[in-house]
Amino acid sequence: MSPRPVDRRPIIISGPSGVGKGTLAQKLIDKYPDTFALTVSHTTRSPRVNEIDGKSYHFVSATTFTTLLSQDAFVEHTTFNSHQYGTSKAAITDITDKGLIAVLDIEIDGVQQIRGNSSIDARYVFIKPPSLEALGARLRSRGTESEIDVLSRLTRARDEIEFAETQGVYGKIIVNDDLERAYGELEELMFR
Ligand SMILES: Nc1ncnc2c1ncn2[C@@H]1O[C@H](COP(=O)(O)OP(=O)(O)OP(=O)(O)O)[C@@H](O)[C@H]1O
Repeated sequence: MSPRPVDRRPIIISGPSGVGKGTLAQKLIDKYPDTFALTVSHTTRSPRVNEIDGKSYHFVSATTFTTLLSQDAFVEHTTFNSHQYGTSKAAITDITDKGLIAVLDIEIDGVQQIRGNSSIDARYVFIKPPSLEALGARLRSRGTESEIDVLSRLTRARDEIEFAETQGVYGKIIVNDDLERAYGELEELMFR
């Protein structure tokens, strides 16, 4: 049986694009599927190869996204590289209703929106790259972004790291240098 974390609040994992937050969150869920589950976000971007609708994301049209927004369905939403992304309230309650702990993998402006929404009490973890150079290499090796996208993500990453280190939002900052080491730090935090 999996250990049961005492702290049942949703976990918000954020950090620059390509830093490895998705990889870390997935490792936690793969190891403890009866304890944690990842919220499924909505997006207007097209699926990448191997992404499954309803599992990787809810892939929706811009019109559907706008309708959901007007219904106040999201706890956070953002536009990035011309595509919209959002986490619905239902995505969190779907998980907590099953007695699991919700894990949110989101960008920094989403974090700011959730912080402004006092109805959600969550734990905040920031995943930091060992350097911007390493982040660039990771993004390029993932092969899912154009060079222009990579450069725009790196510019944004610099601001995000500064925000994380100065605004006191995050209970924990984990440097994702070595994946296993960083994962160990995340796991220790979850079961502390
Ligand atoms: N510690 C690490 N060392 C080297 N490569 C890593 C490490 N952690 C993750 N990676 C690799 O970096 C790439 C980006 O990781 P991932 O997709 O998890 O990032 P992300 O932060 O979730 O990005 P996005 O927000 O754009 O989805 C992947 O190819 C992943 O395998």
